Amino acid sequence: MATFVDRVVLNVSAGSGGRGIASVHREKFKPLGGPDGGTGGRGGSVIVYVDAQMTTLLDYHHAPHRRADNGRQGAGNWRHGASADDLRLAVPNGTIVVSMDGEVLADLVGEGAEFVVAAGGRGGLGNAALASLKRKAPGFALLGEPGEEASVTLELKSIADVALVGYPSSGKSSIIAAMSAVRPKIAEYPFTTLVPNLGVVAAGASRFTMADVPGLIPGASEGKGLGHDFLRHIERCSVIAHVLDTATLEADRDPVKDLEVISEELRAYSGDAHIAGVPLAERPQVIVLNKVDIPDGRELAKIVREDLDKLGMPIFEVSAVSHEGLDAFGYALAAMIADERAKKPELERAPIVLRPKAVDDAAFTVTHVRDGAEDFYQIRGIKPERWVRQTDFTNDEAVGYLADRLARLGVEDELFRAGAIPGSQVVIGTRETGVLFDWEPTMAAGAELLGRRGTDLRVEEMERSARATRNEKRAEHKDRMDAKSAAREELWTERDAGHWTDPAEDDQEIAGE
Ligand SMILES: Nc1nc2c(ncn2[C@@H]2O[C@H](COP(=O)(O)OP(=O)(O)OP(=O)(O)O)[C@@H](O)[C@H]2O)c(=O)[nH]1
Ligand SMILES: [Mg+2]
Repeated sequence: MATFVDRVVLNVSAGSGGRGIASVHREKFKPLGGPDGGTGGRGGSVIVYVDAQMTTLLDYHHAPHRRADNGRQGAGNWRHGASADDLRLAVPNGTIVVSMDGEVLADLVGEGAEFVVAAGGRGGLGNAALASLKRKAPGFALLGEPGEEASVTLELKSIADVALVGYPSSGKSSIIAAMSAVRPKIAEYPFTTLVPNLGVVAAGASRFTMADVPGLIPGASEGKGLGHDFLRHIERCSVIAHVLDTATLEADRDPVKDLEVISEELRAYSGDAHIAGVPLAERPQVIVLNKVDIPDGRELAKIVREDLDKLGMPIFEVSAVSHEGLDAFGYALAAMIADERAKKPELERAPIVLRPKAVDDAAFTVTHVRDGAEDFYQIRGIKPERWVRQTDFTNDEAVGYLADRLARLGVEDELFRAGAIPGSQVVIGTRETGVLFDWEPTMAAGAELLGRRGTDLRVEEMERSARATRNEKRAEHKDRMDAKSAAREELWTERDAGHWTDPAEDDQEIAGE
């Protein structure tokens, strides 16, 4: 049996950023040019987006691993590395992106909806961008950040106005074929349809979409016969049409029983809490008695109508083969759908889904971890962890720059506050993947503060600055200016390289120094 493919696990890797370059400018008669190493390009992100032409996730079933290109490295003469193109993956309208923990990350409805599954890494700054008053000729550059990796489940919940539901072989695909331009597979064996077929039906001036859902059987709501996979497609439909087979040869079945069984499954299916809406069993429903071109079928249709009429649903006697009754069925559906659309116009608009942005990427935490023989200070935070990834640890200057950045963010202050002393073990990131090092405070003030541990450091700090001589103040001011120019430099370069996000937030970072 063919595999049902509207639920696939997709594994993606975004591209890494290109590394920055440390280079010294060379020109005739100017032996000592300044630093001119360019910044690396951004790695490509992996983005899924709605393409209305797509109807299945089959492509991703066949090739579930996708990778975006890396950014190129910078070069001398202030040349930036090229950024990689994003890898854009087309998915059908109605695709849901679910994390491996089952959290719905995005519900892609409507043309234009897209979601960044894995973000490309930023390019590393070249030494030209790292130069500042204090560091006139940096002999190092930053590494590009690795691209994100992610595994997500893509799940298709078809979006159609009408869902045709019913037992296998009741003629759902035949009806959609007779009423629209789609040509689904039709055969006399059950479970012919494995992926819903989506057709556009014209009834006079109105148009609506109809999905033929794979056949349902008793127990479908508990997952029998791939029931969950099938029921999932009905969740977004506004009208449910029960296709009943009036010519079935199975002894224990007849249209009334079939309807009871399928209705029970709809009631039992709780669906996805995310697609909140009217429970399936309470949506507008119609009954379609199919195969009345067969004399026995027409006769049975007449017999069961009496019972079915009591349910109060509109009933249509049709034949997908002779097309009898299909026009009336189409017009009635068009009218019902017009009513439904009028009730919920807001659902027609396509929301553009973007990756939720981190709340505060300058925030970090310092935790003293003591666990058996282990005793270390752990730093977690978006910025410190990113900076670590950008650092070339074989280059002392680069390591020094990292230390400066951490000090500027306030990481050192927090380490002091948490009780760290020179030589304490510090981990930035997780215990498994982070970097571990022996802490050497960069601040001269650190040693002073350290000698007085146990007293209120803020009071100490105030006293200290009151004591500071004019010279000290001047030196402090110069340091601050240096730091500002470095940060501003960084901001501009990131802007040039096209991977800055929110200027307000970056400005704050500078202002906060
Ligand atoms: N005589 C007659 N045969 C029909 C009619 N509609 C469908 N059939 C036949 O019934 C069989 C099943 O039709 P399908 O359209 O594949 O049924 P289905 O409900 O899509 O079945 P699954 O995809 O397996 O759930 C085929 O052999 C069709 O030719 C009809 O109106 N009259
Ligand atoms: Mg079918």
